[in-house]
Amino acid sequence: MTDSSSPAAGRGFPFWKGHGTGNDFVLFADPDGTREISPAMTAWICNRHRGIGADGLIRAVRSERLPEGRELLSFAPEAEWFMDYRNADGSVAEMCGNGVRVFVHFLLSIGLAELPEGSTLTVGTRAGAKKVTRIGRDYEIDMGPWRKAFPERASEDGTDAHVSVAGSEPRRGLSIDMGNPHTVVILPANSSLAPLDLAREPVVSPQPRRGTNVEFASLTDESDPDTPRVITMRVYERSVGETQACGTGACATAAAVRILSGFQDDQWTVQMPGGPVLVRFQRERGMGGAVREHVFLRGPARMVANGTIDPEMWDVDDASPTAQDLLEVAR
Ligand SMILES: N[C@@H](CCC[C@H](N)C(=O)O)C(=O)O
Repeated sequence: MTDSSSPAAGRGFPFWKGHGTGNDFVLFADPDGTREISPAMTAWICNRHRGIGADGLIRAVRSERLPEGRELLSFAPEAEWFMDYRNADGSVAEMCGNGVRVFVHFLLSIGLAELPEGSTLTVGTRAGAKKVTRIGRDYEIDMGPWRKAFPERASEDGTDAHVSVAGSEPRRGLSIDMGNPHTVVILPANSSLAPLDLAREPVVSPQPRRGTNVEFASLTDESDPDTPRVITMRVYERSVGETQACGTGACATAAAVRILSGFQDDQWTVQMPGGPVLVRFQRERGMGGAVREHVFLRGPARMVANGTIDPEMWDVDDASPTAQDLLEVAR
């Protein structure tokens, strides 16, 4: 087992890089929770020009070492490890679907957990405990129940928001809560998503208080009747920008398509620029006996590299950054 909490060389600090369908993360192990990373440092690490480059930063910490982890342990005592997730701009996010798969793969890769084929590991997140099952080279996560974020706002067609992207008329969207917020815009079937300009953040109205991830999706009719229907999707992630894939976004999109398209299928393929994931819906009995519909997300996770963060980089908070550095961090 790697003693990954101790600096590898001097004050350098070991990190790993991994991705799930092209949604990429810098990961590091901090079992005892002694390496809190500031928002500025996170933004620096995730910066693609001046840092390592990633859509998010993931810290693996024992649940018992974080207040939110201790709370979670009272109803999920098996959740030994907590995924402390930060977006590329340094903000904290409640949940990351691709991140959970990569997080578990990371724990296995560095020997902090074991997960034989077909078995399940529970991990802590700010959106609750998530059960992850290993299936070949894939991981499937029980993401828990999805819900409409603003049912009281629904208009006749079922949508509850307007979304504008640069240079186009506002389109109608549906807000879905997957533990983190999403607004899904469904375009007509077989639409090309390529012309959408996602270089700038889409404007969502009413503006969600905590911000939102925005997905654009289109149902394709190329599906073979024996395989799940295919939805194509692009995403603009809150506090990041356009990414190659978003796991919670894929789940929110499948839920929205199911509501708005009239197709009640329980299984869907969501095809994103970084690759496909499988989303399925299953009714589960909760602790109080109530039956709720859970979403399951299945896809790959890969480790790419590991290395050491230079102490010079680590001291970034004390280093009086230049105006140019601050501009880069803000991006
Ligand atoms: N890429 C993630 C979502 C990461 C968090 C998101 N940007 C947010 O702020 O909610 C995924 O795979 O779910």
